[in-house]
Amino acid sequence: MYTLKSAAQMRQTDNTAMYGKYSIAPAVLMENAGRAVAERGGAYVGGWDGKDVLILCGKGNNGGDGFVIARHILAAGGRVYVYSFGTTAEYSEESKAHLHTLRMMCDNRTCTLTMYEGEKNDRLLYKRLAACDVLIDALLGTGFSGSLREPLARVVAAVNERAAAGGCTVIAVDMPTGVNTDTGAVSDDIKNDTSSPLMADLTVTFGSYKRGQFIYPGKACIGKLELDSIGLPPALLTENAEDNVYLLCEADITEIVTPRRADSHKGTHGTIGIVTGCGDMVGATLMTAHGAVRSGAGKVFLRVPGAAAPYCIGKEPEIMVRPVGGRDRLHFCRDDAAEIIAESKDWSVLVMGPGMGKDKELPGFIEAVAAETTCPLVLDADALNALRGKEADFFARHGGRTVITPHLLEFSRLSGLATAEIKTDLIGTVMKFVRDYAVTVVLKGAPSLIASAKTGNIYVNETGNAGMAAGGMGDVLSGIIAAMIAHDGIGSIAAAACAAVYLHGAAGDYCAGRIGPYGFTPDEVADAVPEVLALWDKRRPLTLLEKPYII
Ligand SMILES: NC(=O)C1=CN([C@@H]2O[C@H](COP(=O)(O)OP(=O)(O)OC[C@H]3O[C@@H](n4cnc5c(N)ncnc54)[C@H](O)[C@@H]3O)[C@@H](O)[C@H]2O)[C@@H](O)CC1
Ligand SMILES: Nc1ncnc2c1ncn2[C@@H]1O[C@H](COP(=O)(O)OP(=O)(O)O)[C@@H](O)[C@H]1O
Ligand SMILES: [K+]
Repeated sequence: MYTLKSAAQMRQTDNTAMYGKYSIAPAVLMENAGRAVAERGGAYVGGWDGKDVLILCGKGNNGGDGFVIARHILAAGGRVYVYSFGTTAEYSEESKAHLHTLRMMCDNRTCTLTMYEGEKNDRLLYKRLAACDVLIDALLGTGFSGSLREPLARVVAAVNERAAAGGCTVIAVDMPTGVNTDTGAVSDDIKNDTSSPLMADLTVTFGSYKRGQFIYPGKACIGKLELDSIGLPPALLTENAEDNVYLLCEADITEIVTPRRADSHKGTHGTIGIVTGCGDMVGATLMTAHGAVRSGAGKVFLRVPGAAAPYCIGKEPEIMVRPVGGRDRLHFCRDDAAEIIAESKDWSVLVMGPGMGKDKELPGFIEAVAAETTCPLVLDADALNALRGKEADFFARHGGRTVITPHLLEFSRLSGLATAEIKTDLIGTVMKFVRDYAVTVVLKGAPSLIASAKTGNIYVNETGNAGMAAGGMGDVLSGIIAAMIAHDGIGSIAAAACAAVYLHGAAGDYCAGRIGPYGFTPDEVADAVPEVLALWDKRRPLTLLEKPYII
């Protein structure tokens, strides 16, 4: 699991490294950062020898890194043209020191340094830009906020234009200029701001990955992302109590989704109750059940309104379907609750929501069922919409054992915030929602976020692809979440939600690889789950018992 830091957390880490017990000299840290970019960038572009490199340096420490980078590229045989957008007086002491050294190396042949003073420098700058092989973006890093201001906005636009025409390779230092480290936003005024962030081919980031590198639109600006420790103490990077946002990795998931015990039985793998559907709309219902079956649920019970039952029975023989109400019953109503509550005593988890419709009786039914059942709840789609206006009370009572799986629009209805507002700070908004309501949230999208009710931690999931932007994919996910909650020894509801979201996306990636980038179906994603689990098992280190030759 990787930590995703905010700008403030990264600043705190750097400060502890420099001014706390480690006492790393600031100029040394900057030297390490600049050298890391020169080395990794050199490997990316096939060496610096003979290359013309334009280095744009802002007035903060990101710019200071640029001065160091110039020196190392020069030493590796490149020609460097450095533009500084700060004055000497503005720079930090360490940036000043590196600027001084660079100045001493200038020969106006292999190394030039221009202190940018305004439009009068533009002509030569754009000429250099048109001729360079590589552009290094050391304008703004973790210090960027708001909207890109002039003259940087027009310089960045010119860089993007040249790079889009295939003219040069663009390497960003720490963050591409114009991407907010905390949110991935590229402006705080998307309505009026016409500036664009810098589009990098490679970003070399320092110490820790940053949140904004994984959230759109910033994520689209990063290119290939490489992480360099720049010599920061590992303990400082991994043991920070302030950390609360993480990136999920396969190793985290395979640690919790462990292989089945050989002596397990169907009871070991959970009994899942799916109470959903309406009228003759059973697609969502069946896809949810299919997701649960394919993820290894021990037993799956499906309860649908009477009218829906004929369309479900026999579709998948392993799913135990029973109608609620007579043949003409289109929806669940308040009076059905007692029957479901009685049955749920044998269930490990209960899913409600997909394809349930919008009947006025639905909220009363869902509330009554939730009030009396004791098992964990997975609520999606129509069950979430039914809670509108009552969510505070509902989550206060049942939030601790509930996972909700809204997509952006459903989350907007629940939170009362406009989708555009949520998107300006996806992580921050979900973090606040979970603090306020103490319910585990799976905010579906690209990427999906999982927020733990218990710890308030946010987990970012990177598996999945745009081929999954199709109706029914979320229904399959609800079934997978239920199966993971029921999985033997999974730990917590949030851990199950993380495992399910990762597995669902990995199954989608498997389909994209085998079938094509889009057009695969939710059922095919569900069918790929066992194949992904099998792949994980193959990659898993063998346990002692599985290595008989050792014993
Ligand atoms: N000790 C440290 O803190 C280290 C920092 N390092 C580098 O330093 C960077 C952070 O340095 P800083 O905190 O100085 O920040 P930056 O260098 O990223 O930017 C700060 C400057 O950007 C300007 N700015 C902010 N928003 C702007 C906007 N919308 N339009 C135009 N200008 C804007 C600010 O006025 C300020 O002058 C990191 O990203 C990394 O590259 C590395 O050298 C490693 C060590
Ligand atoms: N571009 C994408 N990249 C990754 N995952 C995606 C993408 N688009 C959709 N998904 C995933 O597919 C699922 C879609 O769910 P949802 O919108 O609820 O669909 P439905 O309600 O039709 O079942 C979510 O898990 C989401 O994260
Ligand atoms: K940068």
